[in-house]
Amino acid sequence: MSDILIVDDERDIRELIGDILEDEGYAVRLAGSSDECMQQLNATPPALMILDIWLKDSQMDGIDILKVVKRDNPGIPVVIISGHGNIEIAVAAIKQGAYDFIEKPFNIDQLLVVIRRAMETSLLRRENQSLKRVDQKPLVMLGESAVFRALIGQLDKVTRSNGRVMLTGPAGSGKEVAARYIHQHSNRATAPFVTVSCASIQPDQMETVLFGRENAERGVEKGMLEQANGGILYLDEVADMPLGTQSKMLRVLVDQTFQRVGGTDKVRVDLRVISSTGRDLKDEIAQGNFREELYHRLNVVPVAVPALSDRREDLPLLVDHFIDELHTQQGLPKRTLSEEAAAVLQSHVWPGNVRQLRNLIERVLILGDGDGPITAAEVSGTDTPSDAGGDRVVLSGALAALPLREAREAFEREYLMTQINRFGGNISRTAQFVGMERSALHRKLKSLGIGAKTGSKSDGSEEE
Ligand SMILES: Nc1ncnc2c1ncn2[C@@H]1O[C@H](COP(=O)(O)OP(=O)(O)OP(=O)(O)O)[C@@H](O)[C@H]1O
Repeated sequence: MSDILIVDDERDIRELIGDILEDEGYAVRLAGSSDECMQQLNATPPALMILDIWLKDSQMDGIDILKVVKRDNPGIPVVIISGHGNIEIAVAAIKQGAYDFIEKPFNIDQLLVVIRRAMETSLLRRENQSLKRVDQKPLVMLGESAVFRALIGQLDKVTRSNGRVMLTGPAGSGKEVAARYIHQHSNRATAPFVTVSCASIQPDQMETVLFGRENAERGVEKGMLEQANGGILYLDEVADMPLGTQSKMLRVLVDQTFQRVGGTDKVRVDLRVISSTGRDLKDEIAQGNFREELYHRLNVVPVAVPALSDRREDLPLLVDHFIDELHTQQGLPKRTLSEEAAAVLQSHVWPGNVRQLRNLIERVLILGDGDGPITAAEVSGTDTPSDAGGDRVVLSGALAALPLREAREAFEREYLMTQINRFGGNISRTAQFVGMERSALHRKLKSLGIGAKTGSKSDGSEEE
């Protein structure tokens, strides 16, 4: 949607305007009647329309077309061409929402000025629309586990400051959700939140995307920094930013100014920057892939977002939320999660974290039959649950290489750590589930060197 549709029944005129605009670097399409115009509009809406008021041998005149455009595509600026002396009609067109009008015979410079302004307006509207889309995404950040509450506590502390936050954590763990939480609770909540996915932007496009560009033909195109002005710029996977762009970003952080690509003027912005990484940036610095000074500027307040396997307790809550969301968004069945299925999910490894969990629930709801509770077999980590072989345990290479006694200890340690984690460190509930007396479980944990409160490995000396 970046071209101009020229609608005029006089072939000479539409071709003349088309040639002038093409020489100026615009892409154009031509229509000689209202039918042709409507076809073009339905195929792809243009960025701008130049529309003659009188269309001979057409079903609709310019004003009729204008009304349709304003109803269906209100963001497209329409410049009206009117015959000399038709000033009242031109004014009527402006009242119907036309952007501006030019009189025939027109002056080329005047035409170009109007087009340039209208194109800028169109670009601005589209940017605002895309920002609104981003901002309208409702924020849901769920969790009740101790590690999750600790995360919220940390986020609450940083929301009110203007400090730069670096979110670390594995893919899909909720780093962007955490960044949005900061935005929503900060004094910038009504200003934009703009995400730059550094990993998905072509390296040679990165500077244009961030800083925008300007040239004589197209005028100014604002980049993401300007779109985020007054609000928050979220640099997702910042380690993927090319080294050259890193130097320029560093300058932005130092004095909040930059130049658009092709521009000479300094543009000033007021931004709070939040960045995220799933990689170890110290390693990236050691390998020469990341600028140390930029790291220190971005990493003023480091916040670690925990992996899903570190907050297994939150799993049923997250599953309920995803079922509700998928029911509302896609009409998928509103099922519940059986206790057995919850236990299976809580013992999974989850390398893809919360995102992987959501995908799995979506798949189960699509493929499953019936509206009953989700069963353990449906979430057992295989696409063909009936082939799972019942209770067969798959032996990992590491376990298979150990003598029985050590393998049993390694299994017991892993099993009990997972269960303690599932029950949020609650020993009574863990003991009940695993079928042991509370005191026996304590002795077992001690002998295996597991810290009872956290379910973490210890040197065996820790007492509850
Ligand atoms: N605490 C949470 N409550 C509800 N949904 C969550 C939570 N954390 C993550 N999600 C959901 O999980 C998915 C992944 O989250 P998000 O994009 O924030 O992860 P990320 O760490 O930024 O991932 P990546 O590093 O791959 O960009 C999203 O659908 C998000 O809504």
